[in-house]
Amino acid sequence: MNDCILVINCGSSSIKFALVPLQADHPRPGGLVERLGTSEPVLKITDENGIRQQFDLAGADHPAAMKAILEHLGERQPIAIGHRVVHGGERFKSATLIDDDVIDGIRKCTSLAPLHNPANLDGIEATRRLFPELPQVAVFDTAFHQTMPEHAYRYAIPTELYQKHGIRRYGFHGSSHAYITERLAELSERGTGGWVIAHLGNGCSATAVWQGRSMDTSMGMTPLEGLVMGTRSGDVDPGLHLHLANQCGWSVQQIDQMLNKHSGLMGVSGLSPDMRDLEQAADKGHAGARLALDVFCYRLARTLAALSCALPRLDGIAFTGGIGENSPLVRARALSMMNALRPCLSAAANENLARGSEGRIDQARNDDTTEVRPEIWVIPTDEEGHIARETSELVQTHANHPEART
Ligand SMILES: Nc1ncnc2c1ncn2[C@@H]1O[C@H](COP(=O)(O)OP(=O)(O)O)[C@@H](O)[C@H]1O
Ligand SMILES: CC(=O)OP(=O)(O)O
Ligand SMILES: [Mg+2]
Repeated sequence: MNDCILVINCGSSSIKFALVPLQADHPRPGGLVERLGTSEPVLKITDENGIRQQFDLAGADHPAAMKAILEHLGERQPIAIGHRVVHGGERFKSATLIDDDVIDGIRKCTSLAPLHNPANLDGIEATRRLFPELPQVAVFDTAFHQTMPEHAYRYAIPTELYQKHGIRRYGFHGSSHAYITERLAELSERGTGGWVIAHLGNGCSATAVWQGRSMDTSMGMTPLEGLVMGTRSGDVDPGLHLHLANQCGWSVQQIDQMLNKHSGLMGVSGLSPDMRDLEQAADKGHAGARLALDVFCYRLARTLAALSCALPRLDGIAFTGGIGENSPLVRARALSMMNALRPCLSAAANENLARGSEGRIDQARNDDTTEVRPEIWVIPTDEEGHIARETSELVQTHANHPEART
């Protein structure tokens, strides 16, 4: 039997999971539980032979769902569990072996990520109860961005707020940005140079990476800052909050719900948070869908160009996440607005790249000029693989040096 790591990405209403083998060429069973918290959660699973199945988990809570996941994974038992934890605040700068004190630390970061950290903790508590004997590791979304210089992570607000309350920019999607950075170093002759990476999923963020280190990123203290997302607004004028509260009588909760749940692609289109729906509707002339696409692509282009300021040299741009990997339209529209950086997209390579596959989509040679243009890559992300590797390395280090916990 091959050793594997169980990777858990526990959200408030879903649990994504994968049983990642330590040998890269072995199959990776996994799946998700959806609609947790309703009366009809379902478990969707792909086993190691690629066979898909679906199970009703009527009435299941997080622990019951975790138990069902493991029962359906078959014979292979994990040697350790790696958890995605969204916010590690200033305390957690790298993957950390979980104990009571670490759980307490993650709980203290809840005020900085009220939507994400409590769900991550539910997942940790459930697997600790079910597998008290297995080592468990927290892999933080924020860890990769701990290398940002202070001028990038500080807000221009009174210093006291940073010192007393930890109010600063942290950045997220670290496992994805770290994986893409490693992959670019393997794929491109330009190596670890200067890259801007766009992770475009339901949550969207872009990061500037220099020699393998995050130099700046579009998300901030919470995963609400920056790009337009499925249901999140991204950047708005901070004065908006005051206006809604004072002039329109909105409560803090209403403002929070509006910015996190009813904005972004959903809010502008009035139709859907899902890019596939919007592309189809825009094609048929739906005005809201067209505008949502315009706003999304323009803000993406503006952010990618701005992030290049964090780099001594721009070697290239990489797209990942469900939208970045699968939407030639979004890639082409955003790149067409970035004239100052002179990206040179190959329309054919962009259109013809098979959905979900890895490839370079710029015109590799620019015959008319000696100018070096940025490379453009599409790379499917592998957050689970990254979390499994971090988990396995830490567990190994801890076995050899029991005092090592990070
Ligand atoms: N073929 C496609 N064309 C355009 N958008 C797509 C396509 N496939 C998936 N997407 C979009 O990817 C987004 C989901 O990204 P994903 O990375 O799976 O999300 P999550 O952040 O939940 O992991 C959705 O907006 C979805 O519409
Ligand atoms: C941090 C974040 O936005 O995560 P997700 O994309 O999973 O919502
Ligand atoms: Mg995803």
